[in-house]
Amino acid sequence: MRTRVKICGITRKQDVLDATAAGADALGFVFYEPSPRAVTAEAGRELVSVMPPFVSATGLFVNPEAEFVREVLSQVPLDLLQFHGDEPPEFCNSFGLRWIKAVRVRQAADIQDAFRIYGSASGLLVDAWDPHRYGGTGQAFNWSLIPQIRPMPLILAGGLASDNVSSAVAQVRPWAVDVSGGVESSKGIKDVEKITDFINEVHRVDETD
Ligand SMILES: O=C(O)c1ccccc1NCC(=O)[C@H](O)[C@H](O)COP(=O)(O)O
Repeated sequence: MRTRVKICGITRKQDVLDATAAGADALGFVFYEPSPRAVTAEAGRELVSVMPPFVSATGLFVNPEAEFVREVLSQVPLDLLQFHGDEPPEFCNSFGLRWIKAVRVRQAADIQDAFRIYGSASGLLVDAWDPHRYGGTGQAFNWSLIPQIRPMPLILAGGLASDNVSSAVAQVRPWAVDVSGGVESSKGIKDVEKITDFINEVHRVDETD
């Protein structure tokens, strides 16, 4: 199976073009003001407007007001929502779009609980736990906490980069990997070489199957 790649925290049109040319399957746009990678709805619309077809535009939110999500959706043609906070499943379901839930992992039970609670999600994104940040930490977690049996597609995130993504894919066999800091030169500024190396590494492991 081919492992999908999502490049997250895109803030520049050039990075949209570079990431999609390198083979990214999805791009993530952070609609969360405190993030150093935050974009406004206006900027998000501009960025999505240069995306080619068949690449998924994903909008990230952290404990948003429903009105804020609706406002973003009225301006930005997103394909998928990604919730990083404590949003209940009813809230995530209320926008008429497919969505994935991010969970910050401290112990195996965090993942099992999320599978149970968020059964209507299209996928579960597992990320590193950090007491102060909801995502984009650049930290990896203990991948052996991830169960082999999964009731929905699992997306692996947290501290991935071209030098560890092949071991991550070989060990975890996720549906997709998600990266932000590992393909940047500074926060919110992606590096085309790092993106290309990252995606090539993922495909290299896929081909050794
Ligand atoms: O990127 C952020 O600043 C961010 C802030 C708040 C919630 C989520 C955020 N990013 C989410 C992502 O999907 C990241 O790609 C994921 O957490 C992995 O980040 P990294 O460890 O830097 O690869």
